[in-house]
Amino acid sequence: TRSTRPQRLLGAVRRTATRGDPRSVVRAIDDFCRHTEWAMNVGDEKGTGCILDSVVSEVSPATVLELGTYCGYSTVRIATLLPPGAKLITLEFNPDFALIARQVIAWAGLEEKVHLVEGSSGDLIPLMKEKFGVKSFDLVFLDHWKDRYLPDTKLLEECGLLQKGSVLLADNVICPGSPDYLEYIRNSPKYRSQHFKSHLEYTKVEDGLEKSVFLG
Ligand SMILES: Oc1cc(-c2ccc(F)cc2)cc2cncnc12
Ligand SMILES: [Mg+2]
Repeated sequence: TRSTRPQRLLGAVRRTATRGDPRSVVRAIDDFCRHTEWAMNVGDEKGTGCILDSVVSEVSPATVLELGTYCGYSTVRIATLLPPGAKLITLEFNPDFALIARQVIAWAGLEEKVHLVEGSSGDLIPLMKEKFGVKSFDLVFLDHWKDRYLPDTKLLEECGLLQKGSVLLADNVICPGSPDYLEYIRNSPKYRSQHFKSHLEYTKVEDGLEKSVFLG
């Protein structure tokens, strides 16, 4: 039977990236998606130049939550920039994506820094403290279903998983878009938000990331 897009993306990583070299894994995925087959990775424009990399470096988080692993592209991007001892927990609902992402993360040699958990964010976020020993997250990267951005943000608040200074970074707030999330986060006195215009990965379509600092 025909392979899936994530399987073809993993094949490109195995063929062209060096084991244990996360930057070569990121480059292999970007090249594959730009020249062979588009895939919904945050990409090199929203990744490198502007925002994801600079926010991670600026926050230098000890604990990161990523919502939506897909093939592990942003997982590898973020984990590469983490200080020693830092942990990244990434949640993926789709078991086929999770299986590919585990192999991409392993190829990059980042298994020690990354804990991939399969399941729905709505079910897993309330378990973060008791099951994963997380006190709070310094950085949350929202990159999953757009209609889960707002409920999951409220859940993080209710579960006491955000502290003063915690940063939420949301992908795709323009395309596909998450209007209810933007409305809430930009008008809530609990957050200070900033929008970074960019483009949908590997295209000229308008998109952007929203960075919001939790004020406690
Ligand atoms: O970065 C993303 C992009 C798109 C997407 C797909 C199709 C299209 F036409 C436009 C945009 C979907 C996503 C779902 N989850 C996480 N990230 C995503
Ligand atoms: Mg995205």
